[in-house]
Amino acid sequence: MRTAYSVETVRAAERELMARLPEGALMARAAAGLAAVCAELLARGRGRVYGARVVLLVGPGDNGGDALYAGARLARRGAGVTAVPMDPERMHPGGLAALRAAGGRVAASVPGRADLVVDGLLGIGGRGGLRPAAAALVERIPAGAAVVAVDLPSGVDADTGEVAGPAVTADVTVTFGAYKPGLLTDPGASRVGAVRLVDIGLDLDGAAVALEAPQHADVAALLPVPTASSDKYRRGVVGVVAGSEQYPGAAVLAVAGALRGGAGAVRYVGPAADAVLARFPEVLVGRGRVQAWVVGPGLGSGREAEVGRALADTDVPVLVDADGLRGLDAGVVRGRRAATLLTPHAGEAAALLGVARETVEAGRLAAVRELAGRYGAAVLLKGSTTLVAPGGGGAVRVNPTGTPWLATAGSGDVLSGLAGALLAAGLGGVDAGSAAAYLHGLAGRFAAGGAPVVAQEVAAALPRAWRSVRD
Ligand SMILES: NC(=O)C1=CN([C@@H]2O[C@H](COP(=O)(O)OP(=O)(O)OC[C@H]3O[C@@H](n4cnc5c(N)ncnc54)[C@H](O)[C@@H]3O)[C@@H](O)[C@H]2O)[C@@H](O)CC1
Ligand SMILES: Nc1ncnc2c1ncn2[C@@H]1O[C@H](COP(=O)(O)OP(=O)(O)O)[C@@H](O)[C@H]1O
Ligand SMILES: [K+]
Repeated sequence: MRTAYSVETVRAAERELMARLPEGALMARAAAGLAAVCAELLARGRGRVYGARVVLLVGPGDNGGDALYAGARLARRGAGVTAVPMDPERMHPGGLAALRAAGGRVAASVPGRADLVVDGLLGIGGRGGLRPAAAALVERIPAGAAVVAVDLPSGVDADTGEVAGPAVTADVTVTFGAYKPGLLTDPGASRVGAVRLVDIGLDLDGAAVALEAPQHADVAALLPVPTASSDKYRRGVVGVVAGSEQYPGAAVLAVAGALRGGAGAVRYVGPAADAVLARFPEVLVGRGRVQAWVVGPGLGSGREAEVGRALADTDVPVLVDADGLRGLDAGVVRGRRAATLLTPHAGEAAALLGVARETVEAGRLAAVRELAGRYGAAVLLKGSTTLVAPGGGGAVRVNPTGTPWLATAGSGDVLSGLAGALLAAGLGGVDAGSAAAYLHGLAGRFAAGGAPVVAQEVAAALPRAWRSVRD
């Protein structure tokens, strides 16, 4: 798991460490790590550090201090380093002295050309959108310069990934001590480029994890694999209540996801049985015993009774998606004993929360936490950097795989079938949702390969995703 911690947690760990170290030691570690990454980028881009034009955007706090000390290191290696302050009266004094002593200079405006720009405007102390003085510097970052963000791109909220107004878009973000949630969650995550974590000695063992991103091994450990004693019932039968005369394809795609999700059998309930059987003769049709229900994809309107019937089966895990989410009763969901997993996209989440879609998209972490709290259920919020929040509070999972090519009709139906199969195999709501999002994202990448992809191809690529995770 790649784990991210809140600013409050990081600050507490920093205080504890600083109390045991000589003054300035932590910043020296941070600056050394930052300078090393900058030097590596310059060496890769132009062969050497000597003679490179480096511009430091310097904020009033310690983030600016890191940039100044790193700039001093680069200046000692022969780079021409220019610091441009957000506020000339407020620059880290030690950092400024170090830069000057190394031959660096201070300028009032951003030079028109640079090989490398170091964004040291705001770090974890940044609040709200960039103020005009900071925004004006960001706007003048010269085209063609590599941009390295110090700790996080300025303008991105460290705890939430929210971006209010202008923000830096980095090629590389050098972050200190621990990942912050905003580096892994969109819209912030799209601004960070490659993230390099510099160890400054923080001890976060036992600290509360705010956000975690599963990796191959975490997902491999969750995926059910049949053994000699398995039979189709033990592997899990997933019931799919999906599709309508208007949207028969949703049923086919949800079933495709469920079959590729390792279900022992898939049972289909609804008016699209002919379409489902034509494509998948393996499917059982009609009600019967299942180990999990998937309800909602392509149901259309007026099918609330069928959603209610699945939810009333309180001992069987239920995934509710798409049309099944309309008017979903929080009391009913809260009263269930088995896992419930809700899988809205931003529009559906907005309808459940009674806010605008833009509000959900701008504050994805807050939205998914709020929904999970209200419904007391696991909630998977689809979209770029899909999030999965547990009903009882605690660490949210963020999906690191995926591609914008997945934004295609029906790909969400494949995801719900897949997650339903994992619920039927016995995974909890958060595990089923996050493992499904991971596989679905990989399958999307494999199927797309840089070109448009359709939902059926995502389902067809799931075995390859599964194998790549288990390798
Ligand atoms: N605390 C520590 O032990 C360490 C901190 N380090 C660095 O220190 C940073 C945190 O430093 P600070 O706490 O000084 O905070 P920052 O340097 O992130 O920013 C705080 C300053 O920015 C101003 N500011 C806040 N929001 C603004 C906005 N929207 N527009 C314009 N100005 C704004 C504030 O008035 C304040 O003066 C970390 O991100 C990291 O880069 C590292 O040196 C490692 C060690
Ligand atoms: N910009 C994006 N980047 C990455 N993945 C995305 C993006 N937009 C949508 N997706 C993914 O595509 C799928 C679309 O699902 P959904 O919105 O339910 O579509 P549908 O209802 O047509 O199946 C989800 O898995 C979602 O996470
Ligand atoms: K920064």
